[in-house]
Amino acid sequence: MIKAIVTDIEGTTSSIDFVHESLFPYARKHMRQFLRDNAGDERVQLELHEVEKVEGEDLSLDDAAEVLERWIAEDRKYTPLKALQGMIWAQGYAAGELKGHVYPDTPDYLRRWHQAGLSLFVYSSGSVEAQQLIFGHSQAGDLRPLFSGYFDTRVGAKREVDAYRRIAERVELAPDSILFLSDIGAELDAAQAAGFQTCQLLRDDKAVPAEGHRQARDFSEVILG
Ligand SMILES: CSCCC(=O)C(=O)COP(=O)(O)O
Ligand SMILES: [Mg+2]
Repeated sequence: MIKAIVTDIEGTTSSIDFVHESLFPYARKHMRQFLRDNAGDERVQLELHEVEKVEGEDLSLDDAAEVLERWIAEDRKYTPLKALQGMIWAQGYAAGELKGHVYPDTPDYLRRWHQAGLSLFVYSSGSVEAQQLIFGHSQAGDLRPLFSGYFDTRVGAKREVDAYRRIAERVELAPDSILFLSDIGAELDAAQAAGFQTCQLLRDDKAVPAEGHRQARDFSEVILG
């Protein structure tokens, strides 16, 4: 019996276009100035140190901005990039320049599943801060009360089986009582190898169908159990 749902964001609750055509360009546009304005901030300094570790060398602020801009263009899922993007998006949401996209069925089904007693969790490459922002400032209002917790790449990369084992431990549920929703076959394969139930979201014709997983065109087609 399914007791919890863990959902991906991009391509699952929210559109890939919103992430790639609004969020990423916003972070890219503001990265350099954000680093200059916040160079004294401890959280920013910690993440810049992590950027240096990935690059294997000391970086000036402008060099770091260049690296981060390149990582955004390459859609890297590095944890320090994701943390800094979250901080930049926080400013965009607060200024009303960003509004979190969710598919029309997303709020309705999140509410139904929540009311049915399921615990809902998010697992995205976007930082926990970024996840709370997209759902806190969604086009359908503040959806955060529906979620019991959030996981990002600090728990592991989304294509690693161990990440799902850790999530199951953290939520204190048997893996086979958790349903993972994602659009990406490799993420679903990893979750399934950890014992999760899985369902692939095929939101549009750009989605690549994966074998060995249930499939749904939107949340109304997701089968629980
Ligand atoms: C939290 S919204 C931004 C998502 C993001 O930064 C990203 O890279 C997409 O990751 P996902 O794991 O949701 O596909
Ligand atoms: Mg996705």
